Amino acid sequence: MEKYDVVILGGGNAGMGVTVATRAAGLSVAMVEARDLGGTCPNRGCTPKKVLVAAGHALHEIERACEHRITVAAPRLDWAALIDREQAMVRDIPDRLAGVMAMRGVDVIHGEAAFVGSNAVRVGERQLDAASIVIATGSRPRELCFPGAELMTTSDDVLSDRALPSDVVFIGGGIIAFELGHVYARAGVRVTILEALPQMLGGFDPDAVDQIRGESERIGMRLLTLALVKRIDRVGERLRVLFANDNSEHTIEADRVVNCAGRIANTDGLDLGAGHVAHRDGRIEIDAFLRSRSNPAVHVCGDAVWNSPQLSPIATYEGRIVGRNIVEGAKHQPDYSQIPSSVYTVPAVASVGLTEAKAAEGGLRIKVQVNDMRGWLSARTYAETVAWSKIIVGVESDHILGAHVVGHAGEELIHIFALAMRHGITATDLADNLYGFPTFSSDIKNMM
Ligand SMILES: Cc1cc2nc3c(=O)[nH]c(=O)nc-3n(C[C@H](O)[C@H](O)[C@H](O)COP(=O)(O)OP(=O)(O)OC[C@H]3O[C@@H](n4cnc5c(N)ncnc54)[C@H](O)[C@@H]3O)c2cc1C
Ligand SMILES: NC(=O)c1ccc[n+]([C@@H]2O[C@H](COP(=O)([O-])OP(=O)(O)OC[C@H]3O[C@@H](n4cnc5c(N)ncnc54)[C@H](O)[C@@H]3O)[C@@H](O)[C@H]2O)c1
Repeated sequence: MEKYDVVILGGGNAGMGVTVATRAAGLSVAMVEARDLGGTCPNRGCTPKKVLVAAGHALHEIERACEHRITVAAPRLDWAALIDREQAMVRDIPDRLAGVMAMRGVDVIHGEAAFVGSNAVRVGERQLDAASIVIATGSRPRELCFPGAELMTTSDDVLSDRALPSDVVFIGGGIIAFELGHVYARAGVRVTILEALPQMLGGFDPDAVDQIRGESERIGMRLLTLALVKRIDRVGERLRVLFANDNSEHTIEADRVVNCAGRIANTDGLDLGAGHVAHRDGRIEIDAFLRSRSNPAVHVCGDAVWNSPQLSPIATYEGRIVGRNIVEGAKHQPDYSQIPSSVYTVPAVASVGLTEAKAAEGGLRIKVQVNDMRGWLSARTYAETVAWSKIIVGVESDHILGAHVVGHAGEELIHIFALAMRHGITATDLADNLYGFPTFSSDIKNMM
């Protein structure tokens, strides 16, 4: 039996976040990682995905070159070489992070951990006892249960498959389907997204979603809502998806069908019962301080938290909060109200704060300004296909309550709005600010 102050299960953003305060306080810390240090974001998520998105940007710019009076030949994309570039970019990340953990004095143990008691886990033959155990085991794709569901692939496969398919169906119209769908569509793949609900990209402002829907259709993507997949069959080398939509049944054939129907907390193999960690179907019951309600020695952070946004900066943020709570006692609670996030389509859909519907629900008097900026000089200069914003301001407070931008470098601009929200900078002050000109940022004063 080995004794530690803290044992962290999972070496992704959340787990790494925990090590900051705990090691600064001199606690002994072990991190158990079943796969690659760094977890999803750098190895199978944000970072490799963005390499493909960057290629999508380049193809988009080439498509728009004629607007700048440039004639270019039809581009030829070497997909296998692009995947090689992407994989090479992330290959050494686990080793680099192993170096960071060693410098920080964290013992990294490779293997799969499961509870064997309230304060104990087993990894292979080893038993680790600790005053605090942190579940930072991330998420995995939600299993779907129609016949043939086992024929689906996942985002992991898209990011590593060197063969470019000709037709792909994404099941679920959320962030991953849109991001990967845009890359594929620009690479010449016929893309269909089948979404079960009436709105794609749930949680984003519906008007912003309409903007990216239009752009997605412009580049040839087929988007269906209220589409209920009934089964998938293998037909030779291809797959046939049977789904109901518009009161009738339809089929579509594709080389790949990708499960993009959301991700769930990865807690199945942890034997939570042995750790006295109460849960419902793997959703761990936690208090406001990210601690297990049934076993206060156990903390949860990152995608393993079933009801907070599954984003890489949130995983780090929650991990850091857990680390501080372990050191200082249960004092710190997460605040999710001002988190900037983007869907990295081309162009991106960027958002912070409340949607218009949520702001209106609160009963506050709000001022909503929607701008189609395509006619603005800045958007015309760059021949933007979409340049749109919706900014929501409280009438009495003059505070920004929500900002939603599609195009116009929204994935960067959104941080200016987030900063204003976080530090109480009013819309008037934001408009009065001096901005370099001509820039997209200088348009902020006209957006509100
Ligand atoms: C395709 C894709 C693209 C994404 N793009 C973005 C993006 O652009 N921006 C963004 O903010 N977020 C993005 N995300 C989400 C982001 O990657 C996650 O929110 C984040 O990585 C979660 O971090 P985590 O530490 O909670 O989990 P993870 O990074 O998944 O880490 C959990 C770790 O726990 C390990 N583990 C699991 N079970 C055990 C066990 N029993 N014992 C030991 N170790 C175990 C796993 O091997 C894994 O390494 C993306 C996700 C995906 C899938
Ligand atoms: N840019 C980013 O920040 C980024 C990028 C990728 C992933 N992520 C994170 O990863 C998480 C998972 O992404 P995701 O795209 O898988 O999930 P998601 O939650 O964004 O979308 C899942 C979609 O699938 C639909 N769905 C569920 N079951 C279905 C079914 N049987 N048939 C058809 N549709 C179905 C849901 O209604 C939903 O619209 C997200 O919550 C996100 O936070 C973030």
